Amino acid sequence: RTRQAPPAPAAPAPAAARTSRPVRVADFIDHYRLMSADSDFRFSEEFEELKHVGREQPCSAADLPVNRPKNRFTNILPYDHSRYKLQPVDDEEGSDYINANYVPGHNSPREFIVTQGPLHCTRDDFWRMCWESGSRAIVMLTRCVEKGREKCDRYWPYDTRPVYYGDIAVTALNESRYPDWTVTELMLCRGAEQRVLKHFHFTTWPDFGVPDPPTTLARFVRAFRERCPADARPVVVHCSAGVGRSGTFITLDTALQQLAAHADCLDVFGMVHAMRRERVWMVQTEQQYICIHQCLVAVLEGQDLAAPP
Ligand SMILES: CCc1ccc(NS(=O)(=O)O)cc1
Repeated sequence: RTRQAPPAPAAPAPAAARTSRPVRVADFIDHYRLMSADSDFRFSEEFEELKHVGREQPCSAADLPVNRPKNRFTNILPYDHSRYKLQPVDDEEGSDYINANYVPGHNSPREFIVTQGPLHCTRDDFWRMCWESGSRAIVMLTRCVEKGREKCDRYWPYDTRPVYYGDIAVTALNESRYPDWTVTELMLCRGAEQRVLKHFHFTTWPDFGVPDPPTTLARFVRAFRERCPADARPVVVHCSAGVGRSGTFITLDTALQQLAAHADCLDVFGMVHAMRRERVWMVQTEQQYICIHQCLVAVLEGQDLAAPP
């Protein structure tokens, strides 16, 4: 019988865009050195691959005329499929809308609700979101005013007198100030129900930039997790637009929990890719992307990153 020639190898599939780039923990420090060589050349290439992720998805609710004034930035809009929906008020059009999306973390696909810095006209909606979601923590990563520009409304009380935001009374119970952040315990009251919610405010992170030194972010994440262990309730995270600094914080929080769980690999690219499917521009700048890696290298090198007492 004549032998048949082996089948020709299948043509290689077109290079589908990658969704993950895992790195072995044992190789991570060397990986960082390679990526940062030649003025971060490989970091630039990798970060560029994330540019269009998620951008084809609709934002129709955000575009409704009734909702447009609720957006701090016209180009930072929540995707419909992952947006947080407030409980609608009667037949009021747009009453379920807030510029916020569910974003995955280490512990669940909806671990975080990421939102813009509240506007004066949306701060009552912000508190309604915190209440209705059952959140027990807010992470704020911007100052209210930076370089003379408003980045976020002052949406919580200045002192211990209760302030009403819609039908929710917010009272500051106590405050702990540190060089780079402030932690405030807030009491929320709605009708006969009371809840305590912790407010973690990082106060030294410049917009579009990174903390100085970058490892300050790892200390903050550690301090946050010491006082807010993961549970089933979502954490509200915001900065000014709710994309750059918020995405950077969540990525590092997720990666540090993976390290603590003795993961063999870290996939920073895959984490940012997954987040950008849920909310636009999560981790906005290349320096923020590199900052995440720098914090992970510092942890792997065993640097003392203990949070202040
Ligand atoms: C152009 C809109 C915009 C403003 C600010 C930011 N930075 S932030 O998401 O870290 O607050 C990101 C985007």
